[in-house]
Amino acid sequence: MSETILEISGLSKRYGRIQAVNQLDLQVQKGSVFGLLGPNGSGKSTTLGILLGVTQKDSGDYKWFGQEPTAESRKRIGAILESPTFYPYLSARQNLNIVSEIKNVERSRINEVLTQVGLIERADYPFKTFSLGMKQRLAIASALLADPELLILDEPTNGLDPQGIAEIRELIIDIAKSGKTIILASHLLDEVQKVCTDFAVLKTGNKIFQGSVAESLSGNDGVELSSDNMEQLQKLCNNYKNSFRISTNNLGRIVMSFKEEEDISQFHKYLIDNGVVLTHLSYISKSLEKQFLELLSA
Ligand SMILES: Nc1ncnc2c1ncn2[C@@H]1O[C@H](COP(=O)(O)OP(=O)(O)OP(=O)(O)O)[C@@H](O)[C@H]1O
Repeated sequence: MSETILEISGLSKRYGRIQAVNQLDLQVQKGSVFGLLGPNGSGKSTTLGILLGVTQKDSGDYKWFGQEPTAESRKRIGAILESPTFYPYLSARQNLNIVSEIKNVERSRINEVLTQVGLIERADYPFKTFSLGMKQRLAIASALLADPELLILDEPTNGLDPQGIAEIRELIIDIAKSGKTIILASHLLDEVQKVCTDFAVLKTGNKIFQGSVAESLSGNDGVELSSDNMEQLQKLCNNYKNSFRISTNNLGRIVMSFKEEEDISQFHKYLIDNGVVLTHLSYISKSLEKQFLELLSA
């Protein structure tokens, strides 16, 4: 059974005339990579600030690990809300030494986290010589020092170049695989799609959607097919009455969409009746982007 690690109910925050967060309900399950997705100003940072006790809520409640938030429960959370400040002339290791003292963490963790974020080779270089991506990885290393159960990241790839973005996303996936829950705020749909298992969409402080990335992607726009007899499969696809667009992808598989909603079992039966057995069938889903845009314009 999944365990709820964060439960938010009716959380609200107003700044003067701006309702930054409005009656927010949200649940995050242990082991998920949860994306808080929304355009600028939708209330993501305010929500995270409240959850970490740095911003005062107006009303509503939230529970970490099934309990009212306490200093103890916050120790189980590692977070990067803004670009953290490190000493520019000190090395990565020296900077983490300082953090480990503040957090009362064994020094032996420093090598572990530097290895985990791929900075062990650069451990003794001054922070100021690091690229933005490396600085962000060091920030993540610092958040991981106390071995938290949960990691909170606000726009972790902001300002990075494509390679830096890819590295951080890989690192996030890696950290999730090691068993940690991750909550990630992002305005990038692509990021949520690539990294997250679950997500919620915020719009002007309101939650307008919450669901699993996989399920939200199963819009069934078409199919990807292969068979031991690709020539015959191609022919059958061309002749199928409901076929719309047919192409071959870079894996050599046939990608086909339908004119009208298709009962896949009927299509499958048609192939078998005509002597073609599929070795691969997968659905190509309606992109999350389309759904996200639909949700935002609703
Ligand atoms: N300290 C503050 N004082 C006044 N208004 C604020 C303050 N912090 C946030 N706001 C407003 O609250 C709303 C939500 O802001 P928030 O930063 O939470 O959104 P966001 O989704 O994180 O956006 P971004 O990605 O741009 O930070 C915005 O309209 C913002 O201008």
